[in-house]
Amino acid sequence: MSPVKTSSGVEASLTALAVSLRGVTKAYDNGVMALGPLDLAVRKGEFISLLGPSGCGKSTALRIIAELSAPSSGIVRVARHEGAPQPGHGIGFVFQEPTLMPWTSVRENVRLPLKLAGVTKAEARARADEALASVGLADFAEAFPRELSGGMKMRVSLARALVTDPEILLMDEPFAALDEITRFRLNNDLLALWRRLGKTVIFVTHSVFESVYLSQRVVVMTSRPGRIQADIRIETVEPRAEEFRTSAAYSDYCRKVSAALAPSYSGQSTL
Ligand SMILES: Nc1ncnc2c1ncn2[C@@H]1O[C@H](COP(=O)(O)OP(=O)(O)OP(=O)(O)O)[C@@H](O)[C@H]1O
Repeated sequence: MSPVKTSSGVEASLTALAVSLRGVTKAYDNGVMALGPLDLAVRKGEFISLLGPSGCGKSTALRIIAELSAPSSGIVRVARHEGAPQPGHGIGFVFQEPTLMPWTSVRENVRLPLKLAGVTKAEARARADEALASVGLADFAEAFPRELSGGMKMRVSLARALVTDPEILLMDEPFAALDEITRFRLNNDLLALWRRLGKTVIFVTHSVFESVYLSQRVVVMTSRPGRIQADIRIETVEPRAEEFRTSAAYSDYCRKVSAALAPSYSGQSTL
């Protein structure tokens, strides 16, 4: 296949890419120019964070990748399972709110995407339990959402996104509402899951610290309409663990990302 120029200038074969956006823009019906032109290439299995000021179009970009919203112009390519029949198939989405059905059990919440896809009850139940085990909630399948802490609800939401075995996981500020200790724990568990499952993750956050801790690349966006301000590769010893948070390399990367973000906040974007 023909090579694609990634935002960092590296030539990559299309077969190695999970997501490719080229010249993507989005103008909403009310005239708001939310995005772009945005060029972004994400390799299969990569973990990237999108970071940028409020309203710069991060959620819009995720929604376009998930085919929940159409771009106004540009080319969007998303690698999916072979023969994937429906839009959205092959993509798991985790939102800031866990959005669980309060009237039914954790297992039924996680089973929902499989139920909608017509998977038999027995198979769906087994897969829901497997997804719950992968996020450390094997013992809570029968519980109701009201019985869970905020962090546990987010784990259920993550299990529900993983239960269809998507190739790509889109996460829109999933841990923003959680306390710091819970957030750190979920960061570590998410990294462990990513290493084990090999998914492509695109993670939206407002936190410089979180983006550097989690990602292989931090993509900093300009203020609206969002374009790429900087694309910073985070290189460290893998697998990362808590020690990384207190290392000099971590502080250096956080400084670098903060500096890239500064023009967007002061309205002096250079793009
Ligand atoms: N459905 C919509 N109709 C009109 N305008 C919209 C719609 N959705 C988003 N916008 C506007 O588009 C811009 C980008 O919104 P978006 O939610 O993508 O930004 P964001 O970077 O994710 O913001 P935040 O960090 O605050 O969540 C904002 O100005 C927002 O008000």
